[in-house]
Amino acid sequence: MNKEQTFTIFGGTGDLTFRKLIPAFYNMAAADNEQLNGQIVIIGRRDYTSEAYRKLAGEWVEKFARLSYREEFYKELAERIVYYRMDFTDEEEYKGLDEFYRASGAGGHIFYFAVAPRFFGTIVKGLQKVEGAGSGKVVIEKPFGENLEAAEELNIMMEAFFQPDHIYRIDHYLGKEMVRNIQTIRFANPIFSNIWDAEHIECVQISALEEVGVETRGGYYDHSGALKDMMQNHLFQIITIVAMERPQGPGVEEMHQEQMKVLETLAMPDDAAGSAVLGQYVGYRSEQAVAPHSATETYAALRLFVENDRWRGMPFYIRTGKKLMKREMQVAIVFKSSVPGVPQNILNIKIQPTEGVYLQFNIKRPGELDEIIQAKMDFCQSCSYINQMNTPEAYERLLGACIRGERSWFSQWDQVETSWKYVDALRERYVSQRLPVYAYEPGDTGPAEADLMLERYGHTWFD
Ligand SMILES: NC(=O)C1=CN([C@@H]2O[C@H](COP(=O)(O)OP(=O)(O)OC[C@H]3O[C@@H](n4cnc5c(N)ncnc54)[C@H](OP(=O)(O)O)[C@@H]3O)[C@@H](O)[C@H]2O)C=CC1
Ligand SMILES: O=C1O[C@H](COP(=O)(O)O)[C@@H](O)[C@H](O)[C@H]1O
Repeated sequence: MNKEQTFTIFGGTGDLTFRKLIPAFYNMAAADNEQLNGQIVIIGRRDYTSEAYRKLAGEWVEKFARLSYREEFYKELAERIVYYRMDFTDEEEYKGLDEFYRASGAGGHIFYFAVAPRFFGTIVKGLQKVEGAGSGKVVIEKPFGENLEAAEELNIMMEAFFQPDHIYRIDHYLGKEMVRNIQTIRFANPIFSNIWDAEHIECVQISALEEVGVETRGGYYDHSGALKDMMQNHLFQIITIVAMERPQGPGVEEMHQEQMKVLETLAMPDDAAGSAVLGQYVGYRSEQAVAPHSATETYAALRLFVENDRWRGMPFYIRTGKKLMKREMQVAIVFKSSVPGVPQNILNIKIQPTEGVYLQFNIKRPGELDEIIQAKMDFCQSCSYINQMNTPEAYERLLGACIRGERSWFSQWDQVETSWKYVDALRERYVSQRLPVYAYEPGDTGPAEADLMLERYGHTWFD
């Protein structure tokens, strides 16, 4: 075991750790990826022994890992996992953590904050009692802070303790294969790049739909809601990648500059009623750790405009929600009809669960009738076993990048700050205009008002 690397997860008994992080560690071990080879310290307040935790973690690997479970690979990973019980809100307990690290010869720290954002600052404060912590790296989950003010405070605090280039603000959507593919599909194909603007496109629709509800995560989610949990980070990253100008160079810094320009030109609607719909699924208030009168939204749909020469006047529709009819994430580019009445061409970039590209266009019906029908070309990238084997999951990719010290596909502070400004202001308008959080039935497409928001402008959600 590499004594120069100690990976510590705060929130080691949470949903993120068991559904994504531990399976990613396993995939890295099974793919013979040597980068993560030190001790893994799991911090939780539940009463587990390391042995009991390893057994549990093995079950999560069997259930959620991309690569199939093999005892010999898991054993190699499990031997490096140690469970450390503590309440991370109690500052006194960090002395014990410090002693534990000293006794186990821990070094080369990477801390992972897999906890609700209200705890980020508390943990940074506690870590000041741990020798060598400040020279380590830290991976911090989204949302970075709970609002603009909290995010600014947190950023100052973090940059005072950790070296700024050791802070990795993770947004796992930036590690998804098809999110990375958006640029290639757009810029490497003149058939798309030449008509990628408001003159040729009717609307862009970005959907991140989930079938699951909040499950065991009510304690985190009820303080968050869809706007903070998904929009401010994942969906704003995607909208900026779709809308940005071609970066001036191949580096991610150049791409980041272009993304920032989009964020800065996102227009704030005067009338929140015509531009935002928030919803809550029926039954949410009875979920574990959710307030009985909670007004937290589990669904959000927005109609946004990018105020620049390329996009002026063309709506971007984005939506996300829990307990919907299916799990599906996609970016649909709906082109304008060439002639009124002729169906639109649609390019659909499928991000998950299937990864691929779908293109809908018009052809003549075979035979003597001069009638137009639609041809649907559907390329499934993830249907190939080789592609599946060669495509790392988002967390595998980003954890590897952090260990190698590559910060490029992580969120930058100015992006986080600008997104918060927008989301905070939008929520304020929604609340001050006394707009309701509409109820929707589990398994439905979301509140009917979200459909009406598009219908008013002659559009429908692309499914
Ligand atoms: N779940 C997901 O799919 C994703 C989550 N994220 C982000 O990850 C973060 C965590 O989310 P998630 O895992 O879903 O949340 P959970 O509520 O499932 O997990 C929170 C974790 O924090 C622990 N915890 C809370 N208070 C304390 C305490 N005082 N001392 C010790 N441990 C404590 C909980 O321990 P206990 O088990 O004892 O309650 C639990 O392990 C959030 O910022 C979220 O945005 C990001 C991407 C995906
Ligand atoms: O960040 C989050 O993402 C998950 C969805 O992730 P995916 O990779 O399965 O699309 C979401 O369930 C969670 O609420 C949110 O915190």
